[in-house]
Amino acid sequence: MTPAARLSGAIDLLCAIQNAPHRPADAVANNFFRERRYIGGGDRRAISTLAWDVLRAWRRLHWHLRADLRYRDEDISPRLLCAAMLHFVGQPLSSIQALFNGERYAPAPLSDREMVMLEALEGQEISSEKQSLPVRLEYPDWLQPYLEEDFGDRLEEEMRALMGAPSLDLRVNLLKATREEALRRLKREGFHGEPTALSPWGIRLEGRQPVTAAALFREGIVEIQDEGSQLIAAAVDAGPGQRLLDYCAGAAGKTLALAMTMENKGQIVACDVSRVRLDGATKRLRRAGVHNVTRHLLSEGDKWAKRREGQFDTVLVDAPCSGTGTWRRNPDARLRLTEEDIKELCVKQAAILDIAARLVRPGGKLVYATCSLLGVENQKQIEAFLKRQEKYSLLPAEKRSALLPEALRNEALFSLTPHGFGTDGFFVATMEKAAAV
Ligand SMILES: C[S@@+](CC[C@H](N)C(=O)[O-])C[C@H]1O[C@@H](n2cnc3c(N)ncnc32)[C@H](O)[C@@H]1O
Repeated sequence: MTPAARLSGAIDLLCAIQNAPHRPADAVANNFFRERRYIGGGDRRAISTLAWDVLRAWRRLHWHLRADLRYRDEDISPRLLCAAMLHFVGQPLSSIQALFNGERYAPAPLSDREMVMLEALEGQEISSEKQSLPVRLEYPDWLQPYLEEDFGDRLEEEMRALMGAPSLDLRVNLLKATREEALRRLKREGFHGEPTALSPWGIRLEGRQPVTAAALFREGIVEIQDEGSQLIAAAVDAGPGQRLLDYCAGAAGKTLALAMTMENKGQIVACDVSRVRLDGATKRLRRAGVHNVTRHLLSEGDKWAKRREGQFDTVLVDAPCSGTGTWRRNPDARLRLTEEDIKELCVKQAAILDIAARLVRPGGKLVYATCSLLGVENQKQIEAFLKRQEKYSLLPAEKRSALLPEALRNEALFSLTPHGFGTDGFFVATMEKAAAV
């Protein structure tokens, strides 16, 4: 594809994202490329990169383009956003104009009005001291008091780290190979990666390499999983022969890692309320050679949980949450999240925790995890849980997982952030239920 055709692709993709305001952008993008199979891997990456750069800079781009108050939000089209983004990454206006040339597969020429808006950006940087903090750091205004309370002086550095591009991490499936073997295979297949600093099974790839096309991915030797997510499985510390419940299993990201630490021995039940997500697990489990997992679709009025009270050695609640910790990956989620969502999620998380608490056997373990940065979904949720559920307490130091690095073993609760650990943002709390007397 020519550079102009790639630009046209990015504009079309952003239009598709804008036309589906309630769908995650990555789901829209998957669909977009599935319908355009003629777009090759390199072109796909170039198109996504520009579209994601725009999503990551959404508030700042709008701030600049709205500076002239004659223009309304409706005037700020994906075309204009892409042109402005190209300007801010250093392309001169003349070469941007040359891309909008109206030829076959290229975007239509920039209108006079669009040119006026772009000319107004000359000499400006994308971030400006004149922007409010939420605009400059790309988060919704209403989130300010939550972030101030959670981060205090660290707010700016934490939120700035959340604006960057995420790393691409792999988890080696020890059921099939050691990390050293996987690293050697990766190298042979032309990929470059290094062992992760915190996860004992992780490999961090350099840049964005098309790893799903690699033979060792198709053979189930590696799985794409952020290092932070791997550390949740490390905190669960499930051993062979256990009876484990992954209560919000989704498409089995954590389940796969748990089956690995259990060496495929014992039993894992993977539950979720979403049939689509649970169905998505089937292929991944097969590819990874995991055969100790049964799945259960939870439904309204289901007696399943009632019948299994006190039966599991360990229950993991990887709770539905705001996903604020994954905003590097899903920058569009910043635009959709509302304060109402947070309140509803907190109620849901507490209800799920109370159900899960009954499923743990006396003396067993309950692990609560989110990919949220917000205290109300994390520490505060656990404080309230421990007040409601007297049989539960935080896991004492001597019982904490040896799979975790020293730095994360000091507390029964820990938070990971892109700024602090170079991972996505996660929270984990490990608790135990009092043994029966
Ligand atoms: C953070 S995601 C889980 C991700 C998954 N564990 C993984 O590692 O790939 C949260 C999951 O909770 C599920 N969920 C939402 N409400 C639930 C409920 N009431 N009970 C159980 N699962 C629920 C969602 O469908 C979603 O798959």
